Amino acid sequence: MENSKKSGRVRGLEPEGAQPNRHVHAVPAQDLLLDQNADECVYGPTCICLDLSFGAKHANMSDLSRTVPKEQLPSEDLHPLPMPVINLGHLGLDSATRSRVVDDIAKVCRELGYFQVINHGISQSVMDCALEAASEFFKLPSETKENFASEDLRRPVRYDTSSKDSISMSREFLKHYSHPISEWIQYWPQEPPIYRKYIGKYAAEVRRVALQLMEAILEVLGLGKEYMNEKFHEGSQLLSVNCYPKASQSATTIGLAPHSDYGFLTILLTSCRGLEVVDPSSNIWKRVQQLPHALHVHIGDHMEVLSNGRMKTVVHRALLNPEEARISIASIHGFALHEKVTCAKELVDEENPPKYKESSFSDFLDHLTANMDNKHRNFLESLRM
Ligand SMILES: O=C(O)CCC(=O)C(=O)O
Ligand SMILES: [Fe+2]
Repeated sequence: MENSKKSGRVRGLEPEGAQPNRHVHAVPAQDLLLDQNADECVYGPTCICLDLSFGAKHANMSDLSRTVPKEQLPSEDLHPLPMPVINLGHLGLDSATRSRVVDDIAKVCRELGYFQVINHGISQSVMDCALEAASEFFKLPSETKENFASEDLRRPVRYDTSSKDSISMSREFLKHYSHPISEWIQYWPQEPPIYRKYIGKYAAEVRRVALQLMEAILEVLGLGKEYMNEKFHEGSQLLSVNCYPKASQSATTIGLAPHSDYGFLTILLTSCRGLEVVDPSSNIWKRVQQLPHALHVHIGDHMEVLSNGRMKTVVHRALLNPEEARISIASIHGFALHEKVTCAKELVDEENPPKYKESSFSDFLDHLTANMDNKHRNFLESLRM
């Protein structure tokens, strides 16, 4: 990452092909399996870190966060991304257990910025129903969907395609505010009839998970409860509901161009594979594979700001899936629209001067509006001091 900054390149924004997935399947799958025991990743046997050149780089996690049964790991494909798994159910146990899990969350947030959570308390049927409602929405006739189209990024619900960035031409999306739900749900699509019920249920549940994670992260950053009570409980939730067609031979494989999310945390639910993240230790794209019933979490720009650079935003993109059309629902959590995010005063001193200017979600929307045509200008870069 540092190297890319020095060379003046913006992380993750190189044109397609500039950061080849050179580690994906670089070693035949069987060889990796045979070698696995020789140098097991410190994340333990449940880590799907099968590219050994990356596995050894990560700090140790407690056993509590390695509890996905081996037989549940995806078997048909191997992927090289070390993917830590946090068992959220353990946060509610005794204080010693809780503090070990909190330590695990601290490590992954500082070192990688992404992880997956299991035992999060959202049932498979709630997740499946949300994906189904989203999928049904995108099957509606274009005229119906375009009723939600708008150039105004502040509209409570907005339908569009990503074609303006001229990279991700084939993605359709619906974005809407989701918290407080009683305020926003009236603007959500009424068709398909299941949309409000199923997406509403998922939105409320995923917000609970985000608050749980946020509480743990504030604890590790040594930040007081007032952040939680005053800023996050009153905070915003934006759902970005995406639909990508199946990859075709002729078109680009990029479904969504590289970017980082503006908020503190993003929790992502997807119907199938397609997400890639830039691995901070190697600065190359890594394919993310979803564990059964897990949700993918990553750190956003405002977390990097609040933590004064201790935690880094994650650059990610979506590729089209060659086998099927894909739905993803990104739930992005932040402060309220006009609430400014600053580097926490507790994390600023003579040795660590503030690295970023203050900004709000509203400032982010202004930034996007002002840079509609400039796809290389990223929000976090604009905040750097
Ligand atoms: O579709 C995905 O996997 C990623 C979606 C995403 O990054 C977003 O909506 O911000
Ligand atoms: Fe994103």
